[in-house]
Amino acid sequence: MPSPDWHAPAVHERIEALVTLPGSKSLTNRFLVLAALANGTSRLRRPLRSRDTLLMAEALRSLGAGIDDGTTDSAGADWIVTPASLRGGGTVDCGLAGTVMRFLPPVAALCDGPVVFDGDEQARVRPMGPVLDALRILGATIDDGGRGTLPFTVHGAGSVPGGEVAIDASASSQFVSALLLAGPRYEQGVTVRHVGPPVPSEPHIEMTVETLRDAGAIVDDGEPDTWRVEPSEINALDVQVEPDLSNAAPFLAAALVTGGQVTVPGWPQHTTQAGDAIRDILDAMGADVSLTREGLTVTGTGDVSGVDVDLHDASELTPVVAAIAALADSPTVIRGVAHIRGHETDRLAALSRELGALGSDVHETDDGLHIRPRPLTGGTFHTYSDHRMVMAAAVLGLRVPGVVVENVGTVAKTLPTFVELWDGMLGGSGHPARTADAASA
Ligand SMILES: O=C(O)C1=C[C@@H](OP(=O)(O)O)[C@@H](O)[C@H](O)C1
Ligand SMILES: C=C(OP(=O)(O)O)C(=O)O
Repeated sequence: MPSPDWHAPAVHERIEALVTLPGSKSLTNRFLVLAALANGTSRLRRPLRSRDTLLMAEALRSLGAGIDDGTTDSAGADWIVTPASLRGGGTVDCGLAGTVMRFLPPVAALCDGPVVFDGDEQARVRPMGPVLDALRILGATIDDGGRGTLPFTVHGAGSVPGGEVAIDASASSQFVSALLLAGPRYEQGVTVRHVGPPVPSEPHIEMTVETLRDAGAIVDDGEPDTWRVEPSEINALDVQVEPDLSNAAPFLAAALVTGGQVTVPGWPQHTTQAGDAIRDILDAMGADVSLTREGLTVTGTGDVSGVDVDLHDASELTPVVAAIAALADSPTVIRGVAHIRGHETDRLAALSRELGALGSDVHETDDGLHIRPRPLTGGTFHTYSDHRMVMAAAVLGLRVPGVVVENVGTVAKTLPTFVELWDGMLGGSGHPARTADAASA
C-alpha cells in the first residue's frame, strides 16, 4: 500500500545540526541471527527497529526464538533474544530485505520441518540461486520450482552435514555472509569458496567474520575468496549496535550541498560498516570531514565537486552519491556497482530515470553512472519501493525547490524516522546548532 507523497524541503541557508541516528541494519540483523543460534540469552542494545529488522525478528520468532523488549533507556528498549530448538512449520515474510531472504534459509535448514519463504513482489526478482544451490550441496533440501528466487520452501531436517562449497557471489556478498552465519551449527562447519567476478560489498563479509569471531566462532579468512567456519557453539551476545553509517549519508550530504555543518555523534573509530566510506567520498567532493570522540562532523565549503569513484565496496551509498553529483560543479563517474541492478530495484536504471527527469544529464553504463550536472527543476521523484531513493531525493530537494517524493513511507525499510530526523535537522537552519535525535523523533 503506497504511502503519501512528501514535498522535500528546500533550504536557502546553511544547515547546522547534530543528528543522532538509530542502529545499523546490517549489524542488528547479524546479531539477531547469531543470538537465535546461540547457547544462551542475548541482549542487543540500541537495535535498529525498521521494516527489515522487525521482519528478521518476526521470522526468528516463527522459527522458535524468543525476542522480547527489555529495559528501556533514552534510545528505546533493548532486545532480549532467547534461543530455542528451531522449529519448522512456519512462513517467513522477507519483505524486500536481502538480509532476511539470504541469511535465514541456512538457519531454516536446521529446523525440524519445512519453512516457506516469500516476500514482496519486487523481492521475487532478487537473486537467491547461489545460496539455495550451496545449501543443497551442504545437505539441505529446498524446493524452489527451479526458479532460484522467492518463493521457496526449505525442508529442515534438524541438522545439516555442512562441508565445502564453491559459489559465485558476484551478485551479492550476502550469499557468503548467509552461509557463514549458520556455519558453526553445521556438523562439519562450512567452507565457502567464491569463484567468479569480484565479490561486491566486502566490508559486509568482514562484518560477518568479525561478529562471528566476537561470538566465539573460529573463522579462517586468510586465503583470498575463501572463508572457513569451524563447527562450534555460538556464545550468547551482549552488544551495542553502532549507528547506521549508510543511513547517515544523506544527512552528511546535506552539510556539503548547503555549505553547512552536520555532526553525527557516536561514529565508531573502528567499524566494518561499508558506510564509513562516506567520509572519504564527501572529502573528495569538497567537504571538510573530521572524526573526533564526539562524532563525525562534515562541513560544506561552498564547493561541491564531481568525483570518479568506485563504489564496489560501498554500493549502498550510490543513490546519495548520485544525488550529490547531480548538484556538483563538475561531472562524476560512479563505477563498480553493476550488482545494484539486483538491489531493492535496478538502482542504476532508477537513478538514471529520476535524475534525468529533473534535468540531469545521466548516462547509465554497465557498472555505474556518468552524471553531468545541469540546472535542475522540481517534479515527482519516483522511489520504486527503495528507501535509498527517498534519501537521494531529499538531498536533491534541499537545492531544487519542488521535488515531490513519491511513496516516502518506503524509507521505513531501514529508517522509519527519516522525515522527522530530516525536518529536525532543517528546523533550526540559520540558528544555533539544531538537534535531531533518533530517540525523540
Ligand atoms: O550484508 C549486509 O548487511 C549487506 C550487504 C550488501 O549487499 P550486497 O553485497 O548485495 O551489495 C549491502 O549492499 C546491503 O545493504 C547490506
Ligand atoms: C541493498 C540494500 O538492502 P538489502 O539488505 O535489502 O540488500 C540497502 O539497504 O541498500
